[in-house]
Amino acid sequence: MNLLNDYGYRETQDFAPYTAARVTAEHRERYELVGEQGAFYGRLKSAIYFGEQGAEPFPTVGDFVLVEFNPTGDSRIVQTLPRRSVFERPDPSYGRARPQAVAANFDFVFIVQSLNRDFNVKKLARYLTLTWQSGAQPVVVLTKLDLREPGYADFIAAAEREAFGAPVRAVSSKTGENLESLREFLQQGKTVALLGSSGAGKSSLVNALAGESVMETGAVRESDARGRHTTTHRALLRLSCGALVIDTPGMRELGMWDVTQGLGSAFQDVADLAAQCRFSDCKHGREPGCAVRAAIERGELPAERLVQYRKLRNEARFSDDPARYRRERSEVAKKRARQSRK
Ligand SMILES: Nc1nc2c(ncn2[C@@H]2O[C@H](COP(=O)(O)OP(=O)(O)OP(=O)(O)O)[C@@H](O)[C@H]2O)c(=O)[nH]1
Ligand SMILES: [Zn+2]
Repeated sequence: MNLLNDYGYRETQDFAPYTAARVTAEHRERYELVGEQGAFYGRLKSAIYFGEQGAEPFPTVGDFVLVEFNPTGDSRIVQTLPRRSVFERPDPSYGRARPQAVAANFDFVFIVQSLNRDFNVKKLARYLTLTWQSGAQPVVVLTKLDLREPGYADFIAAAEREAFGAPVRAVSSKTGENLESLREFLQQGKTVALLGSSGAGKSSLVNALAGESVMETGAVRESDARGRHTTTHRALLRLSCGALVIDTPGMRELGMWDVTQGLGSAFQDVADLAAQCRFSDCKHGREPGCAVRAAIERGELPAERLVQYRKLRNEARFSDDPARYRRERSEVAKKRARQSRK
């Protein structure tokens, strides 16, 4: 096992003459990388990343890349290896028209929310959808358990309903209470990405999980444009237990963009059935020939699945076109009002 395997690398292919490495942090034009040689810096090879084809996705934190290794200066990144999971957001520098990856190759996503007034079940549903869409497995981590704020038990129950079978863990980073319940996800060479609003307790959680022994691979210093040295926050950390943690500012800005896609994979069972409904725009209500309702009646699909599917689909519709969503909602409300008057 070399250092790169410790950093979650699982490929067995020989990429010689190139060297494989993992991106641990991203700066303006430079990437911090870890390979079997240790920690080093890399820059994109322009001919490949900015050339005519321009198809190579820009690396992000967590990516495995191939480099032309340079022992005396910055190495050249020549390829972004295929990702097993990814979080993307609209790229601000391309008029939001194309996606920009903000984290890649994580196995679990800790969806972090605090057990106080900031707890928000809608946001949780959003993060769950994003995670299902990313290709990784969600774990809901409810922080600040030690505060025992009014309603905290209801928040836990609500999270469990929303999580739909995904693990839910209530913990305290302050007292360490129940932190051991997260150990099953913190495995050697497995990567955990943190998702959650500001103040939810992500940094505190990482510090509590890391204890004193966050593993460093080298000094993290960078010269900025004015030649100043700034100590940068490494976005991919290795804990003493051997697990890797991704915590980046980009993850904090993840919105609801392109959330629709996630529905297919998380609700493949419902989607497959819906494809067999007589009407392509079947709402799975009282329409004749509805395959979804039929499956529920036969006991082959839990009715809860349909409820959850609808909920997420509504969320997704909202993100696609908030104005249309509100128009439709008000149409529904008007119709209901007319009916109840009758
Ligand atoms: N009592 C208590 N306070 C906590 C716990 N976890 C975090 N906090 C506090 O909550 C505040 C926010 O925690 P952070 O870890 O900075 O939250 P964050 O999600 O990293 O926030 P950003 O860095 O803004 O994204 C801090 O004042 C922490 O001390 C906890 O388990 N119990
Ligand atoms: Zn139907």
